[in-house]
Amino acid sequence: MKVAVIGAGAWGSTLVGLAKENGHSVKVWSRQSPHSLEQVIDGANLVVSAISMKGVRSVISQLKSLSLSPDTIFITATKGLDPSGTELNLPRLPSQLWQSAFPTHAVAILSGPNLSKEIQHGLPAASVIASKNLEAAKQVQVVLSSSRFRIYTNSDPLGVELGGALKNVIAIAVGACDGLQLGTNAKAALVTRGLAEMIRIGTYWGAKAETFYGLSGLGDLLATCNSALSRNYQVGYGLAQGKTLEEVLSQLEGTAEGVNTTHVLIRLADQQNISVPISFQVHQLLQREVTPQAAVAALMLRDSKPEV
Ligand SMILES: NC(=O)C1=CN([C@@H]2O[C@H](COP(=O)(O)OP(=O)(O)OC[C@H]3O[C@@H](n4cnc5c(N)ncnc54)[C@H](O)[C@@H]3O)[C@@H](O)[C@H]2O)C=CC1
Ligand SMILES: O=C(CO)COP(=O)(O)O
Repeated sequence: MKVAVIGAGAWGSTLVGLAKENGHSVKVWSRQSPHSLEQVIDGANLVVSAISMKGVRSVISQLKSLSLSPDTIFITATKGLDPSGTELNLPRLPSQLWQSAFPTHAVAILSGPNLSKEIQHGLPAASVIASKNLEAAKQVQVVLSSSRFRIYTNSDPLGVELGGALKNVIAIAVGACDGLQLGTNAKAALVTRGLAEMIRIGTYWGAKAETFYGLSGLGDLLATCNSALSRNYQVGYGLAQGKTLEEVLSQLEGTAEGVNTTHVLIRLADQQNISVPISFQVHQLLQREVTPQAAVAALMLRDSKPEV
């Protein structure tokens, strides 16, 4: 197979390594690349996008002017939300941007508990490939699966993609919880109630609740909330230590998508009156409208309610 990887950051480079190990012919493109985008995608069976959310639109517009085989499958690995709204006032997901630019191509989403550094060190991991086109998902599963990267297919692409994007917001909250040394009980409560928020948003959007209990939901939430390797976790941790967001981001290795995702999510939750109290406190924290300690107090002192 010919695989073109767009984006040579932490995740893109890791995916290049996985595809090469499986014996595929792999070309990679980034803004610094000596090769043109046209050379890199020439003859590609799979085009894997591992760019951060802010770059997706511009890469798509560059790709649109190039010729591709009609069988080329797009795989998006970006975990973010595009702020532009759809006709239903919902933010757009990366796969929706790809699909509307390439309506006749299959688009699949790769998402799961996949901290790139661990995979680069050769540790085993599992992930999910989801698409409306199940045959395309199965093809990608075969191409990228290996003894150290186990891929499951899933037929709820919306739920899979939302899980990867929304868990980043909760990871910021959990990073702050650990930064304040609030203990294991508090962390368990945040992760569990955070998952409830992800499901509330996801089902409003039209995703299946059960998808959020899988690898791309709970699985990724656990990985991201339990690892100092997560950039989103590091953002929350740094804020709890009294650093400003600008300081934290300048010291960060790579992208923390949760910062932008929080803003997009809160706009939707406000418009549609969806209760997301943890995400709301993360938003306030990022805006410096609340201290980490006051955010904890606000969550603990909410009106009493049933769990479900
Ligand atoms: N690092 C990880 O463990 C994982 C990351 N992801 C997701 O993959 C995406 C990329 O993450 P990382 O590789 O970690 O981030 P990174 O910050 O290391 O790399 C981002 C990449 O996007 C490119 N990019 C950004 N803006 C661009 C633009 N305007 N035009 C062209 N290229 C642009 C950068 O040049 C770079 O190649 C994010 O959405 C992230 O949530 C998903 C799974 C695991
Ligand atoms: O998505 C990830 C792991 O699955 C990476 O998380 P961070 O973007 O927070 O580093």
